[in-house]
Amino acid sequence: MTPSVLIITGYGVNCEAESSLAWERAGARPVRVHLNDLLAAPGRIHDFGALMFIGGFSYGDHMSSGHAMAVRVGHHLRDELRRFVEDGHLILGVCNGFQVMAKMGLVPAADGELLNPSVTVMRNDCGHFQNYWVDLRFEPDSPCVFTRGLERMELPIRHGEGKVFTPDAAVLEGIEKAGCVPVRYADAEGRPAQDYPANPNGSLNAIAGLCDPTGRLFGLMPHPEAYLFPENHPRWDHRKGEGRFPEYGEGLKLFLNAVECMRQA
Ligand SMILES: NC(=O)CC[C@H](N)C(=O)O
Repeated sequence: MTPSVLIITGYGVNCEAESSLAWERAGARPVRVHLNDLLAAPGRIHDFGALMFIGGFSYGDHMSSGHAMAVRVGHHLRDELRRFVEDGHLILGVCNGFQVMAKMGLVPAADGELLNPSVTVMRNDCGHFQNYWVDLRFEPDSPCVFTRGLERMELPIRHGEGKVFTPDAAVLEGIEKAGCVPVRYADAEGRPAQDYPANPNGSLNAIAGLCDPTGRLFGLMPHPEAYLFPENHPRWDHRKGEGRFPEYGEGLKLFLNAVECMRQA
């Protein structure tokens, strides 16, 4: 059966078209549902194998990006979300979606406690919006199902508040120990990058995304749904000349991994 994916829309998020296309190209059936319609019938969430919080500017980034949506979803969908997670389903958050997930405490949830945020995503160190492609490295030991088998990738970032932060060194250590950091900003040699511009926001430990310890809940700042076709890459023509023209945009790999995991469930 074709796995189905719930994509929450409305209130200023804006990546529903490319996010739907990503799931479709990976073999899933995406269904877009406005947040109001979902909150009117929260049980609908259980019709799906995965849920995605997409990128954009929910509630105009009021009181910090993702905060208002996290409060609204966390308040109204708390029990349904917990059941959805306990049933072993997948949740993906991209950019604003990652901010929502982190502020709800869905990731990293390394203490096993959902909806109790241990880290936040805050304003870029440079103080303003950034929009360019970054190098990423993936951690092979992370349980993240979305990043299985991945090593390096370039993806675009476009955000003003992407710095993953906690004031508590022990929390950061716990997150690392639990394998909740599947992806980091990297320098040209593939080493974790702490400095701008390789690290666009000053994120601690070069964290570009976080998962929970099961690996089924995952959020990241870069946009895999914006690299579905080779021509999305800013130097695609150059790469073609070098014989490095991929069959499809590399961001699709994260969605393919997720669909494979849903098929096996
Ligand atoms: N592209 C996005 O999802 C942006 C997220 C958020 N509005 C920010 O600027 O940080």
